[in-house]
Amino acid sequence: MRGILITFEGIDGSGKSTALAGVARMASEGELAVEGRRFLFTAEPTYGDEGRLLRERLRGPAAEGGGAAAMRAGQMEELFLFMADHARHLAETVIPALEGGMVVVSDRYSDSRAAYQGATLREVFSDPMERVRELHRPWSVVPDRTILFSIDPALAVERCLSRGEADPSAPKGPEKFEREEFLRLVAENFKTLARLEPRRFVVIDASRPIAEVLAETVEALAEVLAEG
Ligand SMILES: Nc1ncnc2c1ncn2[C@@H]1O[C@H](COP(=O)(O)OP(=O)(O)O)[C@@H](O)[C@H]1O
Ligand SMILES: Cc1cn([C@H]2C[C@H](O)[C@@H](COP(=O)(O)OP(=O)(O)O)O2)c(=O)[nH]c1=O
Repeated sequence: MRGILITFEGIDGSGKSTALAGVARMASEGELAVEGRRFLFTAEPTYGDEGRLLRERLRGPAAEGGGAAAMRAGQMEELFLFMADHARHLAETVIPALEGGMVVVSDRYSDSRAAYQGATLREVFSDPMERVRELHRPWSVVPDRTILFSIDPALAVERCLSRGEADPSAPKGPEKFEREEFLRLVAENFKTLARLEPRRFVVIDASRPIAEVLAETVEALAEVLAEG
């Protein structure tokens, strides 16, 4: 039995992690049972070496200052760190699970690279999203379905800022990419990706209440599981 790969994508604060936690809870309670299938919930950046390095780097706002050339070099470094994290994620986690017939659900995956680094590298390449997609093509595993949590960036940033209030142990202040004008570029990139592959993407209106977003997520999952 071949495995099934489902990815959750969207800008920071769109509610992906909340929906994934809801789905994981339902799966653990047997409410998402599919004949003979086990679930694996995972995420990028991972909690491996590269992922930890990335999380450290992304904590806090974008650094100001430095010349344009140094900034471009830093953005390329970030792209390759995310790529390395993805390669390890595939080799150590995603591919073995798929080979074992599991349903793998990942909170972010290759489309995050296309959308985010497609935005950070807009002054390095003429078609940065395509360059990033091209880098994945020969070796990465394409998801069976990608659920895109679509939301207005202003509301997403508001949610990011209120995260800390709900969880006192959460880091204070916005992370590097949690700025409305940057997230607008990323949201546009996600929209373009969904338009390019309409059969792979399911777009969910993530501005609605958590229960509604979760119900629609489960519906999209049930559909792909029934096909698989
Ligand atoms: N549908 C929703 N309505 C209102 N608040 C939400 C919703 N989904 C998530 N949140 C809240 O918004 C914040 C960001 O959600 P999170 O799931 O961490 O987003 P992401 O993983 O996409 O960055 C959290 O504090 C979460 O509780
Ligand atoms: C996986 C990935 C994440 N990112 C960014 C998106 C987030 O701003 C940040 C950390 O991801 P994540 O921890 O998923 O953030 P959030 O829960 O707020 O959505 O890394 C990239 O820029 N490129 C990538 O390839």
